[in-house]
Amino acid sequence: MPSEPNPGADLARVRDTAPLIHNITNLVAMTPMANVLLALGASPAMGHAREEVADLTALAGALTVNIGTPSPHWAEAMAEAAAAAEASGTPWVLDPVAVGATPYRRRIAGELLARRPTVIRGNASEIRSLAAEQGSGRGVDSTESTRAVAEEARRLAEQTGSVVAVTGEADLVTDGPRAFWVHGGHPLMARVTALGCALTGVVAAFVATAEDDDALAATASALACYAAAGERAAEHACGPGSFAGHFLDTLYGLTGEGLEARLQAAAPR
Ligand SMILES: Nc1ncnc2c1ncn2[C@@H]1O[C@H](COP(=O)(O)OP(=O)(O)O)[C@@H](O)[C@H]1O
Ligand SMILES: Cc1ncsc1CCOP(=O)(O)O
Ligand SMILES: [Mg+2]
Repeated sequence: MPSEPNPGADLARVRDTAPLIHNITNLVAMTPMANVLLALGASPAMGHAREEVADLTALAGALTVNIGTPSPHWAEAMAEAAAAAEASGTPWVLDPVAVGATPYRRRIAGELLARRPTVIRGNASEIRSLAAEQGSGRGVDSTESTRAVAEEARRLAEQTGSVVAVTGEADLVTDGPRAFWVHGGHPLMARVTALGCALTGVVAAFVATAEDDDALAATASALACYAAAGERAAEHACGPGSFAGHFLDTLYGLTGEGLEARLQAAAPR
């Protein structure tokens, strides 16, 4: 059932519930992502053995699948976990890292899309690649702006039935008909590796505890909290190294005050 995002209340619910988030993530993101989820108040569990992923997903409030450092065994585990999430109705979030870079990543992402992710969270180049089914971007970083791919994001959401979150200098979250812009953040967020991957975990924590199962509103709230934390952390940082520490501290101490001002509804279509 649709509702308006209420980031303060949604953040409080994440902290009260401390949802277990099962992450099949890349080798770079393991520790930063777990640290961000702990600072937020959620409970991360990383696990990618095919033999146990369905069991871990069954324990979790939500699953994340990130294709950042793929290999055949991990791809099998990702497919297995996504199938388990789809079968049980557990929300799951796809992070299509560098999907435009290689045919291998495109194939893995295509198979995962068939398992109907609840949310797809990526940068503008990744969302363009998924929407166009062809390469865009350079490695894991975006070469596009969120505004440039806004229509493609809405189309991808309509095609897949997933909520699509595009991040960058501005963030957009859409289910096709509805969309919200999210303002804030800081360029230093793109100078620390895996903060996008970690955001995917934060989105999963909000979706796991969403009011009325509204994944669009929950994702918008997650992005608003992240943007606020990034912007405030940058006020105390003198570069990427100190920013990373301040970001965790700011997320940990974040209050709900004023977060809704970061959200702006886009015209419906
Ligand atoms: N130039 C920027 N200004 C403000 N926020 C940014 C900027 N670049 C990235 N962010 C923020 O950093 C987080 C990660 O986004 P992004 O860098 O797009 O992901 P990825 O690391 O997957 O490419 C998001 O919260 C996004 O809003
Ligand atoms: C550098 C790198 N290489 C493969 S995955 C990865 C981390 C990407 O993290 P993010 O998408 O959050 O920038
Ligand atoms: Mg990324």
